[in-house]
Amino acid sequence: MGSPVHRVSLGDTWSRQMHPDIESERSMKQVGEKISRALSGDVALNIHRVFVRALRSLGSEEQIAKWDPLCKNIQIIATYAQTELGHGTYLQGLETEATYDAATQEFVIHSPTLTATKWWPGDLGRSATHALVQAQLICSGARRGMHAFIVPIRSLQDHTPLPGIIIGDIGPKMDFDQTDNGFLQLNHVRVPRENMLSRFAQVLPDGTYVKLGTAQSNYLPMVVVRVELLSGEILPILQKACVIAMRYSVIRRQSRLRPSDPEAKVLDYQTQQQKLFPQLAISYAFHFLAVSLLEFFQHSYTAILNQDFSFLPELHALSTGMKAMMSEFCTQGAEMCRRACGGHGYSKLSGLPSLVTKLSASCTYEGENTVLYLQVARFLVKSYLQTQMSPGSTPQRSLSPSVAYLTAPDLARCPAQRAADFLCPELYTTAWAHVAVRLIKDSVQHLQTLTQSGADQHEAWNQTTVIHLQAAKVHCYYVTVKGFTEALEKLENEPAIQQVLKRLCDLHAIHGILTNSGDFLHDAFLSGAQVDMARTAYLDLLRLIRKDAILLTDAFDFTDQCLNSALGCYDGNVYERLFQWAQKSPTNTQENPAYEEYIRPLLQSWRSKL
Ligand SMILES: CCCCCCCCCCCCC/C=C/C(=O)SCCNC(=O)CCNC(=O)[C@H](O)C(C)(C)COP(=O)(O)OP(=O)(O)OC[C@H]1O[C@@H](n2cnc3c(N)ncnc32)[C@H](O)[C@@H]1OP(=O)(O)O
Ligand SMILES: Cc1cc2nc3c(=O)[nH]c(=O)nc-3n(C[C@H](O)[C@H](O)[C@H](O)COP(=O)(O)OP(=O)(O)OC[C@H]3O[C@@H](n4cnc5c(N)ncnc54)[C@H](O)[C@@H]3O)c2cc1C
Repeated sequence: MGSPVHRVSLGDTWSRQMHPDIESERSMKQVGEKISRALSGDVALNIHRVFVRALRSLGSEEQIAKWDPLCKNIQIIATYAQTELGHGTYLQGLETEATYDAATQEFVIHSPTLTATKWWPGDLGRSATHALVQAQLICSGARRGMHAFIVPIRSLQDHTPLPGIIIGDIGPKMDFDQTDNGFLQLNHVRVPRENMLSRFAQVLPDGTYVKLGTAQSNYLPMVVVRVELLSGEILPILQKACVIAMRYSVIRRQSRLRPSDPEAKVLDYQTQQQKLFPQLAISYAFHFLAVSLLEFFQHSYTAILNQDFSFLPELHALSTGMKAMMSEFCTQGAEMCRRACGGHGYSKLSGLPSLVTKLSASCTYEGENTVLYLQVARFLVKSYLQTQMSPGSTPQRSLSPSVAYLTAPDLARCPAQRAADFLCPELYTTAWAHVAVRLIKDSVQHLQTLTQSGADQHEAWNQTTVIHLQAAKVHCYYVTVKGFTEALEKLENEPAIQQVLKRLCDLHAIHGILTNSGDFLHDAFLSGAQVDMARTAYLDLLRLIRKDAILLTDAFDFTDQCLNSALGCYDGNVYERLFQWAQKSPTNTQENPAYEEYIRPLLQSWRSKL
């Protein structure tokens, strides 16, 4: 952890005294430093742009050797152009065509319709010189599905659009103002045969198509980017929001707990704890999950690149589920942190509004969340049906570890007798598994009832997707709870940290139970009395976590510059910063243009009437 003096934002002119209200929260600072080290797993990868990840996933070794250094040395600026004006989710509906011309051994890349216009790719609007264009391959008279082609789009001499290229920016967005998301139309643009990324498919000089992978091999870049977005981009934003809101909440004093007391730190109110501590808990849950998913990903990815696709279904299910859940919960959590800071949380000087709007995009990019949750649901249905196969029949593949609970012993009733029983990881993990099994089974039964009554499978699927979505979300929550408990088991040599983090794990699991208590009460797995016990345990956890709240957020180890927040600075001098930073607002540093043109004439006209 850097020393406080290096943390104060540049240009602050007052004394660098630590605010006493936040200094008093750091008496056990060494615990925070130990937790920070426990968090320093190799999680945040050095995020390469989406293009480079796609190149490394889909390119042959020769193609990687050619294009990767050009990107690394910024000799080209490349974008990933998959989404079109008319399609982003439905990849089979992408209209851009890449037709092979054997006479010249080139692909002719073309946008046949307006809706085929590539729309959204980052850096496309003004910056990129090359695009990885995902297009429907047409060769030997057949359509072969989505394949990736590297297409030069701007001149490396003067950056003007190349022949056949119509290009520009898509206009203002909710956020990401710093990114020039753009559009691209291609008018019969020719690229050499060597520009089709060919790890999983090749077109020979005579136009013969050679498939080397599976039908979904060319979807691999989305798996890669989803996994890396989790820890590299999405989670840190919620962690920052937690740091800002928690630090502000021990500085902000408002109202009195007792008439005779001084004004209370707002973090001492139970409702403020209820707002912030579940966000902190899920930040840790997602951190440990991202670490374990990354380990699984690295193992699977190596196998996939070597044409072993056995891990791909589970990797796809985990990456889509975790991307959907993390982006959804992080967006909700950052908004909760913003609201917990009252009026100052609505100021851009807090740094919180931009965190919320940036996270909001993550619910859409790299796969719209509902679509991704339904991919998980598809995986769960297939896994459940696998467990129902007759004992004699041979399953196509063994049950994936992430759904092993489908065949684990299940309890009909929760054994909890008192509140403390809900602090048992085995008890709450089993509770989550129980609800997940019940919802998956229910979703399959609804699907089968419809197909058996004559509905075709696609209509039956659509008519049960709300139920499937619920099952997928519960499965994902179970995965986060299980991942957190497994991470805690590895901390047995650090009992002090293990105890602090276990409280967050307990809180995460119980918060979900209380938020979704209907799912646990539905089949009487939990009784009403047991839900009350869970709430008692939950409220006691809030009290216990309160004393570690600042240490647990300091542990994320963000500098003041990184937080960019007048509310979240390490030294807690919130009001001085708000006032000083406001002075720098352009409205305060320029002449008031409205006075001469509007205010003065208005005042004069009123004065003339008096
Ligand atoms: C303060 C700090 C701020 C920080 C700021 C952060 C900045 C961060 C940078 C942001 C960068 C953003 C960049 C964004 C890039 C993009 O968005 S790129 C475009 C992404 N687009 C998508 O993800 C598209 C989503 N849609 C889909 O993926 C498709 O709908 C689908 C899921 C692939 C469906 O495919 P489809 O074939 O139409 O249908 P199905 O029948 O459902 O699937 C067929 C089978 O394929 C399997 N499958 C699907 N996807 C994959 C996959 N990715 N990998 C492997 N397998 C896949 C699926 O399971 C089916 O298999 P079976 O069940 O065996 O049939
Ligand atoms: C900030 C940002 C950056 C981006 N960067 C890039 C980039 O660099 N490169 C790139 O190629 N793309 C990029 N995109 C595009 C992004 O990948 C797509 O917007 C995303 O995949 C969603 O697709 P869509 O826009 O077609 O949404 P749609 O699929 O049209 O979603 C609209 C609604 O339809 C629903 N829906 C769609 N299909 C189904 C279904 N089968 N079942 C149930 N409901 C369904 C969705 O749930 C959603 O509610 C970016 C987008 C954003 C916001």
